[in-house]
Amino acid sequence: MEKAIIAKNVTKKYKLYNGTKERMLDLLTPKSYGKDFFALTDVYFEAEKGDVVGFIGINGSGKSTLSNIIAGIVPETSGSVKVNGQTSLIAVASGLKGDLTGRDNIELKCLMLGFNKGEIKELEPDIIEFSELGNFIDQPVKAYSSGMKSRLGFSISVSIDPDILIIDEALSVGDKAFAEKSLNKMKEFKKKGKTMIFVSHSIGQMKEFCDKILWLEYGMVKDFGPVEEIIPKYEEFLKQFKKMSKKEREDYKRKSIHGSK
Ligand SMILES: Nc1ncnc2c1ncn2[C@@H]1O[C@H](COP(=O)(O)OP(=O)(O)OP(=O)(O)O)[C@@H](O)[C@H]1O
Repeated sequence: MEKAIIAKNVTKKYKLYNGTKERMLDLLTPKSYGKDFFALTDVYFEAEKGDVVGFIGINGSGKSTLSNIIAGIVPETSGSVKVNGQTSLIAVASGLKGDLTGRDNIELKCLMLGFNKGEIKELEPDIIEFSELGNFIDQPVKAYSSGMKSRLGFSISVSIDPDILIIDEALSVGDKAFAEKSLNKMKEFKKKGKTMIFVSHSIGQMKEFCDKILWLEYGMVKDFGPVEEIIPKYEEFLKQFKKMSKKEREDYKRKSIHGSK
């Protein structure tokens, strides 16, 4: 089987500052101020061509950070991510430029992906139609609601027909009808044998779409395997986690990251 994504020992370190003054001082004397924070630690997983891999985990577990690294938007601190093909990320804040209109954003994103003007003119009507934005397509994106931005991002990403589609929570902000249309589009992608990364808090959507699940917890891999094996374990974990008091959650977190950097 041909590999589409190979992630090995992926670590992402951020610096957390105690206020603006500390941040400024760190700019002047790098590495002297701020506290290291590991959003991802030694994360590994592989996707074969045609796999749909779901990323699950509680808030702040590192799903978006990993998606952004795979999409090439954020660099990893160490480790490596090999991606075989062109990726396209759809996220609620998916790099749209607020001062540009929807139409200009379509052109910009397509140009950045290497399409020429003629190809863009051909793609544009489909993108606009799928987005259902109507006249708003000629308004600046900063005037859009988060659902409208997500529609535009989704429409661009699916229309350019990437090899690897990364969908990060983009379906959670739109209305139900658009989400359904988008899910159908994703089913078409799956049928075509495209590789997809799907980030969602919806267990139902995970079960419906994914072949494999990467379960992240506090930036580390808790489990990785077939959807039918991982989802029941995650559901059981969520049940227990919801019952925990604040202190029990803190103890659990401390125990989970004990031994990591
Ligand atoms: N630019 C940044 N600077 C500092 N910390 C960051 C930055 N981006 C993300 N983080 C931290 O990294 C951790 C992982 O964030 P991430 O958004 O990847 O989690 P997530 O699993 O996608 O969360 P959610 O389910 O809430 O969307 C969080 O603690 C977050 O605060």
